[in-house]
Amino acid sequence: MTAEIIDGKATAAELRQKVADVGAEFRQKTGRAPGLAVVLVGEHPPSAAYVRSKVKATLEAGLQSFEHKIPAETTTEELLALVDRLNADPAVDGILVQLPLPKHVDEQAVLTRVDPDKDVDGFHPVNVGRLSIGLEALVPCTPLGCLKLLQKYVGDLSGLEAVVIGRSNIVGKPMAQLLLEANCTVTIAHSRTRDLPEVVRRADIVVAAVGRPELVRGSWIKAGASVIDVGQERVEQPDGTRKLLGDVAYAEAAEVAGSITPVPGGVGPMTIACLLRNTAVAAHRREGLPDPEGL
Ligand SMILES: NC(=O)C1=CN([C@@H]2O[C@H](COP(=O)(O)OP(=O)(O)OC[C@H]3O[C@@H](n4cnc5c(N)ncnc54)[C@H](OP(=O)(O)O)[C@@H]3O)[C@@H](O)[C@H]2O)C=CC1
Ligand SMILES: Nc1nc(=O)c2c([nH]1)NC[C@@H]1CN(c3ccc(C(=O)N[C@@H](CCC(=O)O)C(=O)O)cc3)C=[N+]21
Repeated sequence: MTAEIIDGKATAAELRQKVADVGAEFRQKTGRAPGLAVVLVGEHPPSAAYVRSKVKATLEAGLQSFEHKIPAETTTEELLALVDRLNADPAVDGILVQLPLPKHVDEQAVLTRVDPDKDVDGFHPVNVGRLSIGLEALVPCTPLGCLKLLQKYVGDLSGLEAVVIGRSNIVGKPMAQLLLEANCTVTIAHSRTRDLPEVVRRADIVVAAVGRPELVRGSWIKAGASVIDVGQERVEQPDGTRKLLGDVAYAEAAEVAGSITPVPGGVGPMTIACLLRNTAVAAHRREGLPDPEGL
């Protein structure tokens, strides 16, 4: 079997267009566009690149972008004061503090300071709790993007066996919550899991969010399974160039899977589109408008 390629780039472009339409309507109703503030602390080059693509996508969708680049030496207190100002700014609907933060900064204190109604990353304990008990929440962008791809390419997920590899707060755990909410039978695997290949072999849906290039081999994949590859690692090739690799050995897995996301062009673009989606949703809720349809 040769897997169907799950086109994250095209799906993300459709979602960004919908956000642009919804944003334009919002602007007619309220006199302003939904606003997203992105905070980048220090010069970490991959983070700077992600922030550039987020700002570009925000502006292309007709949303307002507020960019705060602050020095690596910034203290936790200074960062909390910036978050307080953004919380109080009526033009800001969404706040994203780019991770990782420098080691001297208390990351949990910063994420917990963001107003949960502006928490478009879905990292605040209130949103984490709301997601876990099935209340309306702002849901982390990467797992939400993965769910949207699965719903588009697989359809109804009820009763399917899902294996999530990785248990981080930003990807693995919320992914498992969303799959459970979609009525999958969910297994969360991690670095202490015994016999990971055998666990993965029973999955109809595999979500790999590990950060170990090509850890998941083709021989682990059940025939016809859907494979979502969250991994993004730059790995030096024998010829000295650097290649972006996922957590799945793509060529092998594509021979057995029913559908699979490429890297790049799979989950990554959906993360950014869902960030814009969450900003538009947060803006509507803050203005007391009903949630926009079709997002
Ligand atoms: N496409 C996108 O939009 C995004 C991509 N990413 C990418 O996704 C990947 C994961 O990111 P993130 O969740 O932040 O990573 P973390 O490092 O926070 O978590 C990695 C998880 O993988 C588990 N793990 C590590 N090694 C193994 C192994 N050999 N077998 C099984 N499980 C293992 C760890 O287990 P344990 O808990 O036991 O240590 C941990 O739970 C990275 O490549 C990152 O760049 C991240 C965010 C967004
Ligand atoms: N507060 C916070 N929220 C995040 O959502 C967040 C974060 N911090 N820190 C870092 C991770 C990582 N992340 C990605 C976003 C887009 C791509 C993406 O667009 N990737 C492209 C490739 C990009 C390239 O070529 O380098 C693709 O897969 O096609 C990847 C990774 C969001 N993260």
